[in-house]
Amino acid sequence: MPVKFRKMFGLGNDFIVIDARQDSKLSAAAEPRRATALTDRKTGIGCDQLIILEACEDAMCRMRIINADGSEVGACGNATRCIGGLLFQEKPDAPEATIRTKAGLLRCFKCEDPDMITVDMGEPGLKWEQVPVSKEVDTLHCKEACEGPGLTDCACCSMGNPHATFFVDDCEKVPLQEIGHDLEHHAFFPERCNVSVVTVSKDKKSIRMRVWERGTGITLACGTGACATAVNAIRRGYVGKAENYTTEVKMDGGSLVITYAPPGSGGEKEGHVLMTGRFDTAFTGEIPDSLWG
Ligand SMILES: N[C@@H](CCC[C@H](N)C(=O)O)C(=O)O
Repeated sequence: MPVKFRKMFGLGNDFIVIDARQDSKLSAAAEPRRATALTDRKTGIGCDQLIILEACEDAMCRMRIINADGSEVGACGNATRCIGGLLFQEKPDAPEATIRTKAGLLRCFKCEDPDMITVDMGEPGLKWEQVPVSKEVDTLHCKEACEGPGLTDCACCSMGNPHATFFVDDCEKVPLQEIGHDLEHHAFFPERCNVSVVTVSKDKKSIRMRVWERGTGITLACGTGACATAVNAIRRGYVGKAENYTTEVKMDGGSLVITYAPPGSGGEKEGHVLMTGRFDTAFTGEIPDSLWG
């Protein structure tokens, strides 16, 4: 029987989704050689991340996330909205859709617009060992720890995966394609890192972000990257109470609205990161035998 897949998109960040909930043999898609054959845009089907859904006892499904280079990781914000949308299609009356990832249990909620989902992404990891970075630092100002041309003083946090955010005057001018690989593999990040270059708008209502994803490279959008960017902007006071601790993160593939009411701020869902945005299913298909192997 040919293996079926879905192609899904979260703001242009694209995923091959394989549903192994009824047939655990399909989890074999995660084997690095098979995963990279599938993700390869020249010789395979092509995607930023391969997503495998598995049966799970304490959530509606388990979601495994595999980068284009075959590395399995803990979190993917854009795929979480896609899978949340899929679970609501299956159970339209469910009050929430729950997804277990390596990083924890995520809760998804419907929005008025049926193409949008809000995800409670949980609490960010702000301690240096949670990111992780290789030395004991204040993750809000990692001065001199990791630098690139015109880039210094990144802020780091974990959204279930490691992120570094560089605040710059004009992120369009950063040669991300040339420097992304070296920043991802910098010795400061023992588990490598997702790297965003960002510019906060003058009215503080939005942030322009470009991203280099660990294990994939430049993508059109990164959900956890947008969350990390908002968290770091709010921690630095670039966005605050006057903005309801909410900002629109504008990426090449579209925008996400992120809210992070920091602990002690008294906001609803204090300490949690809420991400709201679109998801899309593009098409379904069958994996050719040559790629399954
Ligand atoms: N596209 C994602 C993040 C996918 C994982 C990331 N590349 C990593 O290695 O941590 C998102 O939308 O969050």
